[in-house]
Amino acid sequence: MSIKYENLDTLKAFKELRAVETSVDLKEELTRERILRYSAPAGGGLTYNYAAKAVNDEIVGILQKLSDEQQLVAKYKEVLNGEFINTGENRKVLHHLTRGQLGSDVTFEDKNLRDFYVEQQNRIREFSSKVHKGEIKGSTGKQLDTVVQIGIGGSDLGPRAMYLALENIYDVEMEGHFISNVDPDDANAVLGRLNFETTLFVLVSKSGTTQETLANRNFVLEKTRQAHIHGFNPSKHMVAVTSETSPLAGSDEYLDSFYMDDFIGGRYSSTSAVGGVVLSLAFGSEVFDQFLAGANDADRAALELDLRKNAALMDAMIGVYERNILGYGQTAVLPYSQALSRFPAHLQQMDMESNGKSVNRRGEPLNYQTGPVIFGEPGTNGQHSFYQLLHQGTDIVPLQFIGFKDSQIPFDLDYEGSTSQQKLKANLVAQIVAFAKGKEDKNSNKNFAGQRPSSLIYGLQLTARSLGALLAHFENKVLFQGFVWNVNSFDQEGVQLGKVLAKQVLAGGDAMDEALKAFSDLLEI
Ligand SMILES: O=P(O)(O)OC[C@H]1O[C@](O)(CO)[C@@H](O)[C@@H]1O
Repeated sequence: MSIKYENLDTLKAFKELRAVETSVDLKEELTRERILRYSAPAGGGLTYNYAAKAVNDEIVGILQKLSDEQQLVAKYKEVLNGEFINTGENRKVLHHLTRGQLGSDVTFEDKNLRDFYVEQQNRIREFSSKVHKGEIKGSTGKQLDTVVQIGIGGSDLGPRAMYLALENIYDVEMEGHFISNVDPDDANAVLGRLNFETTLFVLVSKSGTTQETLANRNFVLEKTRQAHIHGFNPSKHMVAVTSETSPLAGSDEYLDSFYMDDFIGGRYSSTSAVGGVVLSLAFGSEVFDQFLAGANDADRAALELDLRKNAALMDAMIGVYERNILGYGQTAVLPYSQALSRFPAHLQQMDMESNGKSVNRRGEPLNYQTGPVIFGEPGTNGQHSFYQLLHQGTDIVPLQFIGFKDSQIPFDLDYEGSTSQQKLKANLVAQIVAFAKGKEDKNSNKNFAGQRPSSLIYGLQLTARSLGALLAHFENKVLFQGFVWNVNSFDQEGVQLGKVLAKQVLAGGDAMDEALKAFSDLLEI
C-alpha cells in the first residue's frame, strides 16, 4: 500500500464529518448502557471509556473512515518499521523499539537498533545491580543510596513523573531527586538535602549541549568540591546518559555512560536509557522491565485498525473531532491519583511540543487547528482549584480523567462510612456525571449547563506495568493526531528562538540591545 501524507481538510471523510448534523446530548444520552458499550482496551490492563464524550455511532463511524483514509495505522507501522518519519530532522522515530519489536528489523549504518537498545538496557541492569550490591561504591567507600537526575525537558519531565508514580508502590533501593531548572534555587535546594558521599548523579542530555543542564552539572561539581570531603572524587559520583553523537559521549569525566540515539525524541525518551538509568537505580531493573512491558502492550493495542478496539486511536480521533469540528482549544488531564502529580506536566511537553505546529510535513501553512493546550492536576485537589471554570466557564474544555480501583499503599481509613479511596473514586465518577449532565437551577449562578465532555482511562492499580501502558497510550494518541493533522510531531524548532536569544542576551549582542532597553524601561515602575 502506498502511503500518502495529505492535509486533513483535503480528506473526503473530514468533509463528511463537517457535514454531520446530529449532535449528542450528554444530559440525555449518558446512560449505564452507553457506559458499558463505549470502552476500548488500552493495553496493560487499562480501559479507555468514552461514554461521556459527545460522539455517537454515526460520528464514530466517520472517525473510522477518517482514520482509514489518512492511513493512521499504516503510518504507525511505518514508524515501527524504521522509516524516516521525522522529516524536519531526517530521522527515524524509534521510541517504540526500546520496549519491543513490533515491526521489521530496524538498522542504521549496519547496526541493528533493537539490539543497541537492549544492549544499553543490559548495561544499565548490570550497573544498577552492582550499585545495589555495593560492588560499585562511592569514592570514599560508602554505599550509594541516593540518585539525582540532572536534565531538563524530556530529560527530566518523563523520568521524574515516572519516579513519583512508582515510589510509593516499590521498595526504593535509592532515593531519587531531580535538578532541572537553571534557577540556582533548584540545585541549591536539592543539593542541600544530600550526603554527597552516598549520592550518584545522572547527567542526562540527549544533545549534550543544553545550557541549563551543563550549568547545573558544573554547579553540582563545584558544590561537591566546596564540601571538602577527604578522598572525594566527583567523577566517581556521576554517570552520563546521552546520544552517541553528543559532545558528552565517550568522556572519561564520568564513572560510566549510557546511550540513546538521535532516533529517540527527548519527550519520548522515558523508556530509553534516559528513564532507564534513574528508574533502575531507584527501583531495580525488574521494575523498569515491567514498565517497558506495559508500554509494549499498549503499543501492540495501537496496531488495531478498528478504533473501537484501539484506545489510543479512539482517543486521538475524538480529540480531532473536538478540536476541528467542535472548536475546543484545550484539554485538561485529571488523574485521580496523587502519584501521577507530574504526569500532566509530562503530557504538556509530549503533546504540545509534538503537535504545536502550524505547517505541514512539507512546510506548507495549515488552515485548520492542530494540537490543543494541555494542562492538569490530580483530583480531588483540582476540584478545589480550577474546576469552577471547567463547570461554569464560557469555554468548554474536554477532560481526560485517569483513575484506579485500588490505591498503591494498602492502609486506608473509614471515615463517615467510606474509605479515602472510596471517596476518591466517588468524586471521580461524580465529576464525570456532573460535567456531562449538569444541573438546572432557576438561579443562573447555580445553574450547570452540562454537556462538558470527558473520557476516563481506568485500571486496577497504578503499577509499573499500567504506568508503562498509560505513557504509551498518550504517546500513541499524540502520534495518531500528528498524522491526522499531517504535521511532523517529532521536531521542535519552536523552542530554538528563545534559546538563541537568551544566549545573545548573556553575550551582550547588539541585536538584543533594544529588547533589553525596553525590558528594563518596563521595570522602572
Ligand atoms: O536532552 P537535551 O538534549 O538536553 O534536551 C532537553 C530538552 O530540550 C528540548 O530540546 C527543548 O528545549 C526538548 O525537546 C528536550 O527534551
